[in-house]
Amino acid sequence: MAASPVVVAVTRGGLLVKVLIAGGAGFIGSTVASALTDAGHTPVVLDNLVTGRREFCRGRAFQLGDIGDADAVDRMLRRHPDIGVVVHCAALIAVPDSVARPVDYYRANVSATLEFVDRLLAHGVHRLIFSSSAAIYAPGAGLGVDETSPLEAGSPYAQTKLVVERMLADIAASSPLRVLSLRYFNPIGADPAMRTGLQTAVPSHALGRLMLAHRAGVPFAVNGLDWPTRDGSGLRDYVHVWDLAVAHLRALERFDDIFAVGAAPHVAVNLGSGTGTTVLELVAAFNAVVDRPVLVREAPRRPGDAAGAYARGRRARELLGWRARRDLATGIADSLAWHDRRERLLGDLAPRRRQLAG
Ligand SMILES: O=c1ccn([C@@H]2O[C@H](COP(=O)(O)OP(=O)(O)O[C@H]3O[C@H](CO)[C@H](O)[C@H](O)[C@H]3O)[C@@H](O)[C@H]2O)c(=O)[nH]1
Repeated sequence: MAASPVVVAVTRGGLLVKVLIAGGAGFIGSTVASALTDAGHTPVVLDNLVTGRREFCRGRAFQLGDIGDADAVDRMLRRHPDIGVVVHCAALIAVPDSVARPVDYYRANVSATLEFVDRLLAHGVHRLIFSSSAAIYAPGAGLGVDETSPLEAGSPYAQTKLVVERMLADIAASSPLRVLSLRYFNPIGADPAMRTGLQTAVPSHALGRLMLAHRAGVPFAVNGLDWPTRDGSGLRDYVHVWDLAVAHLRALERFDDIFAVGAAPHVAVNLGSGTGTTVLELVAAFNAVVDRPVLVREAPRRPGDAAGAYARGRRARELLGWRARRDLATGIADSLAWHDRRERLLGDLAPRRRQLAG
């Protein structure tokens, strides 16, 4: 791409860029914002606070608004005409929830993204880093997937991510837009400095449920022991959220090199640890770091669930110079540390969505 980043400062470390983070009050977006801030860049946040937290944006420019609200996006882009790159992590993300509320998911993840990109193009903002998901891969033999593996969305949530990737690729093919889709595997952990972490009090993901079971002293429900994996439980690739945040930093700094002349205008990159971990292995790793072990009980498969996948291949290393550095035990320990801190920092969140809606 011909244009160079909109530079807000030049230091000995390189170019510093103002970055719009849509969904920057959420778990991943706020962690990305911290990693960019630590590296000297300037994140500005647009978030509707349906699931995000204002507390996660202290000390940085913040605008309350939805990415699907053209007026809010226009206001933001007029206020910050020097935005060089956009990180788009604004989405609803829970697989079972998406099965129950597909209309909400398509509206929030697909329709709103279309409006958002329309406004970005209108304002001449052409660098987009999109939060995609490993949930879009079709499960294959061995469960290891690279970016060329077949895609098959098994839930409305996954469909929204797949549709948006394809939509962005089509738009990029006929416009100056350049899109890097980062396909996250399963994020765990928290900012190692404990500034932010998972905001929800009652998480639905496996490690969150495991922590709740541990705290309540009840068995952890394993959703299905008949998956085609080595022990029958679902397999995932757990990647530390700080490693993900660092990948965004690398993506931002290498963006124009990735899209140098001749490259496709949409590029997808897997962000995983490269290691598959089954639910039963996750429980064993968890029990190795806690005082008293959690027992397990078998429960039915969840709607929309899949056997799972882990990241394979070298694209993240080649394009971003990135690989995951933090191991599963560190991710579990940081999740546990954040779980305690979250309560002191945020308190209970359950009424949040209703308050905002009402
Ligand atoms: O109480 C639980 C919760 C989960 N699981 C199992 O644990 C595995 C992982 O489930 P998660 O809910 O932790 O993760 P998912 O892969 O289903 O979904 C998450 O990871 C995806 C990426 O693959 C998307 O990012 C998505 O938004 C996010 O919810 C699955 O086999 C699931 O059946 C249990 O056994 N018990």
